Order: sequence, then C-alpha cells, then structure tokens
Amino acid sequence: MSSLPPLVLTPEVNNHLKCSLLQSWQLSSPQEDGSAKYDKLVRKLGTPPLFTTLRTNPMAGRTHKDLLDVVKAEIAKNYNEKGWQEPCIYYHSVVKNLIVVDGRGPDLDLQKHDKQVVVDLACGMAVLRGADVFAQGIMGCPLGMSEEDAVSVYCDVNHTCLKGATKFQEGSMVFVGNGTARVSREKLFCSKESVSGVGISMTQPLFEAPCLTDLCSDLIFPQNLPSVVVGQTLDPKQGETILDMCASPGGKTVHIASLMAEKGRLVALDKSQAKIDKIKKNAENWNLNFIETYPFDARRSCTDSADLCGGPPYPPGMFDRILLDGPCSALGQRPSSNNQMSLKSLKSYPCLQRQLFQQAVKLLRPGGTLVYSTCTITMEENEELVLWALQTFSCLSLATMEPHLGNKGRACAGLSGEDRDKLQLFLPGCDDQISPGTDTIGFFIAKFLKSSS
Ligand SMILES: C[S@@+](CC[C@H](N)C(=O)[O-])C[C@H]1O[C@@H](n2cnc3c(N)ncnc32)[C@H](O)[C@@H]1O
Repeated sequence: MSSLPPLVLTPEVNNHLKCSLLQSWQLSSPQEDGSAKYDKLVRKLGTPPLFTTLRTNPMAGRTHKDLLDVVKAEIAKNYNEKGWQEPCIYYHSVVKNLIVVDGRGPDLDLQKHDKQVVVDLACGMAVLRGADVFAQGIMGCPLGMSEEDAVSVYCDVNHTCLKGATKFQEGSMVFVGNGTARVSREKLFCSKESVSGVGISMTQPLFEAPCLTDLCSDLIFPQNLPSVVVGQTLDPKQGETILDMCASPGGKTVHIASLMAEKGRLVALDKSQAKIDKIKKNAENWNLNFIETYPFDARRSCTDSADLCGGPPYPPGMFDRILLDGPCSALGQRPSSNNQMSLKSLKSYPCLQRQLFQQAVKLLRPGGTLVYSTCTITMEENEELVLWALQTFSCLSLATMEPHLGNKGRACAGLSGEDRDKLQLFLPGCDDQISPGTDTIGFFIAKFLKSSS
C-alpha cells in the first residue's frame, strides 16, 4: 500500500506503452489480465525501490568486512542523529561488491504539520530515495517560516506552484514526509544572495533510506542493482581494450575501470565536455587515472582511416568489449510521478539507438562482447532492438549473462524462446516478492557476441 500516486504519462504515451505491453503479454500468457499488470507497473513506477545499493571500491585497499563496517558506521551515525532505528546493511548474496541497505515505508501514520513546504518534482523524487531537501528545490513555504520550524513537505508533481508561493492546494501535491526547516522564508525568497545547501532536513520521511550525499564517496558508489549487473555482465578483463560509448556520468565506466584494475585501455565517450567532466570527477573520487575520456558523438566513432592510439574516431574491430548504455526514454526510473514526454520524443529513441549500435558492431573485434542496456521498459528500445540487431548483423548472437537476476525478455514476434531466456529485464511490479533483485528500477540488458570468422 502506498500514498503515492501512479506514474502519470501523457495520454498518447500511456496508450502506446499500454498497447505494446498488452500485446506482448497476450503473446506469452493469453490468460493473464494484462490491464491489471499494467496498472501494477505504473503504480510501482510511482514509488521508490525499498533497497539502496552501494557498489564498493575494490581498489580501496580495504577488506570486504572493513568496507561494510565503515558504511554501517556512517549510516548508523546518520540514522541516530535523526532518531531512526538502524537499518539492515549487508552484502548482496549474488552481485559481487554490492552493499544493500534495507529501506522502510511508506509510513502512513505520519501526523502532518500546519506549516507546508512545496518542493519541485526532482527534489520530491530525491526525498523519496533518502535525500534532504536542498534549498534550490523549494518552490513555496508559508509566510514567516523560520529556521527550526517543523514542516510537512509536499511535492509539486504537476508543476502548478510558482516560485515563492505561500499557499497551495493540497489536492494537487504529494506528501513526501516531515522535516525541520534549516533556512527561513526571508533568506530563501527575500535575500539578494542565492541560498544553497540543505533547506529542510527530513526527520520523518514517507520512505526511510540513507542520505547518500558525501557518503564515503572514495569507498562506495551508489548505483541501482541492474546497473551493477551491467558491469559484471560485460566481464572486463585486465589488459583488454574497452569502449564505454555513452558513458556520462560514468557510474559504469568507473565500475569497468575497477574491474580492469587499471590494466588495459578504457575509452569513455559522451557528447559534451560538461558530460565528460562528470565522468572525470567520478573517476577522481576513486583515484582511477587511466580512463581516456573524449567529448565525441559516438554515432561517428568508427572510421576506416583512424589511428589506433589517439582519440576517436577509431578503426573497425579495435575493441575487445563495448558497453552501449545509451540514450533512452528512461521510463524505468523510480520513483517517477509525472513524465510529460511526447510520443514523438519517445519514438525518436530507437533510431538513435540503432545508429549507435551499428557503430558498436563495427568497432567490436571478431570474438568480442557487446553489452546493450537501457533504463526503460518499452518494447521498441529493448526486445525489438535486439530482434532488429540479430536480423541485421549475422555476426551477432546472444550470450547468457552472469549474474542473471532479472526476468527473461518479453515475447515479440520473431524472437525465439531461447533468445528471450538470455535477455535480462527488470520490470517493476512483475514479481510479488520484494527483494533487492526484484524491487528495482525498470531496466533491460542484452549481451551479444560477435563471431570470430
Ligand atoms: C543512460 S546515460 C549513460 C549513463 C552511463 N552509462 C552511466 O552508467 O553513468 C546515456 C548517455 O548517452 C549520452 N549520449 C546521447 N547521445 C550520444 C551520442 N550521440 N554520443 C555519445 N553519447 C551520447 C548522453 O549524453 C547520456 O550521458
């Protein structure tokens, strides 16, 4: 049970998504009530996963136990300060180097305060995953709100609140918890200086989860479980030449780099310098200095006349392994209350993904491995992309994945049962069991091998 509303999509996107998922479910299990399954999916997408997952740094020179103890101590300190009961914190039983923190919620008994603060959509969604409210995220608060006031925090899911508002209609807002103001209204909206830092510290959130800001950033990297599975599925080896085609902010690049133990060549591309700077910052946090980063349009990353040593473009067959975790419609993100993407925009992704995929196939050496992943749940960007790839490139076949924690791929005409078994789909609401491997964001992974001949 949750007090959070289901994800709201535009009617055209909702219809499109629902039709294509119902069609696929009808193919595989005609008896099943597809509409109920779809409703469950959008309800789940509106809520946060109940587990926070933290990938540990194998290059930190600490033992597993030591890393777990440090993380436990930091989180315990934070929870004790807030007066919360300490959570269960443990290593995932299958995914290597992954610490899991159990969450709690929703707390439906919270008493609401008279003073109401409205935060923007991004801020509200972050609060549901354990963040405090940053001052920039505050849209409105009551006249006379002072530091230390007890307040209730509401998320402006429909973007109806104007900056500086003093009142709002409760019905159009979503309650995300209670907190203590760390900044006054005066400072927020009447001062010439821009205010930064924590604006409301959350004392009684609807969902309890660790606040990840500055949490042991040299030792752990907060990452959703399916994203960690991607790095392990790619299975990078020391000494190899590896390409991360669409790499920013670099969570998976840093994972690959640590698995390579800085031995070999790792190239990370993204489309702008600002995006590359994010990868560099994440690599610096873990003191990983060997990653080559380039701002580059990966749709042009292969050319016949390139040299092997410099930056992009690169010659065909240059890489042992390639990760294509490219642009996607991101409809698997959780929590997500309101996504106003147009159908035109949704439909633009497969074309871009295919252009990037074509380059990846060229750049991969015979015998090499290509991992394709998305954080979305549409058929077109996932199973149908795989079907297109298998039909277009006779050199490609699907490989089984290790670990395989998600479901198999969904049915789509032309994709064999054997191939579906090799895909990995994380579909929220699909599984009644609540575990770190099932209560995740929506995600899709396919692993391809390029034949040696
Ligand atoms: C899903 S995000 C990648 C996340 C990243 N792999 C990680 O784990 O941190 C997709 C990325 O693709 C990048 N992108 C989109 N079009 C691109 C292009 N033509 N060339 C290179 N990167 C592109 C976006 O800028 C975005 O950073």
